[in-house]
Amino acid sequence: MVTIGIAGGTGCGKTTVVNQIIEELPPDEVGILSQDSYYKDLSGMSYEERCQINFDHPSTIDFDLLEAHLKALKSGRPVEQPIYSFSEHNRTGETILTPPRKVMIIEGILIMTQPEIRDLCDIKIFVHADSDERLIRRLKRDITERNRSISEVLDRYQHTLKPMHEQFIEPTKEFADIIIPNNKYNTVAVDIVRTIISEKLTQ
Ligand SMILES: Nc1ncnc2c1ncn2[C@@H]1O[C@H](COP(=O)(O)OP(=O)(O)O)[C@@H](O)[C@H]1O
Ligand SMILES: O=c1ccn([C@@H]2O[C@H](COP(=O)(O)O)[C@@H](O)[C@H]2O)c(=O)[nH]1
Repeated sequence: MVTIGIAGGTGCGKTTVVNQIIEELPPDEVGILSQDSYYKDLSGMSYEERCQINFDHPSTIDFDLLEAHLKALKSGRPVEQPIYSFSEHNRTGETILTPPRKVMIIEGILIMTQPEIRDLCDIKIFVHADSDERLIRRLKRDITERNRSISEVLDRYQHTLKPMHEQFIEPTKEFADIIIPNNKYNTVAVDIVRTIISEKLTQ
């Protein structure tokens, strides 16, 4: 199994890059663990209380479960990956069966902050896009796909997202083997990553 960690700030294009990487791989050879699936269960709180949570702080993620799942997959065992609802700011209570695959991708804003997760990744990638570009993308996406208002997104950006990005996410660039510049679609970088994966699979 080849494990690939993909980090980078919100809206940098992680999900897009993941989709581009897996496009040409046979579906039964690739699996994805999304950090978002591992936000802690907040069922004990009201929706209003959940809205106040700083979701860009590492303490909101159940990294122990993510690590356990990654280790299980590496040793050939399937896992039940939780399903998360961004609209509800909570786990849905449902899971998706995630079997081990030749290529496992772990993606999320904060995954490289954890030495245990970094150590489990064979290739570490950081996707970079400038903060203004990320904010524009985040605004568009959260309004159309995540049921947010403009003021909600801007408020979160100013008060938690930007400071957390600077404190926790940006510094993890130094752990990356590859940094993909993604202000524009970067097909060359994606092709290089695909080549590296193919080489690793034949080793
Ligand atoms: N290189 C790019 N240029 C323009 N828009 C992009 C680019 N990469 C991603 N996007 C768009 O930006 C938004 C956020 O991208 P996404 O891949 O979801 O980011 P992330 O997973 O890092 O939060 C999506 O609407 C996506 O289509
Ligand atoms: O309930 C939640 C949980 C997280 N968020 C925001 O999501 C992003 C991370 O997802 P990306 O796909 O990488 O953008 C993070 O910045 C959180 O602020 C949320 O809005 N609600």
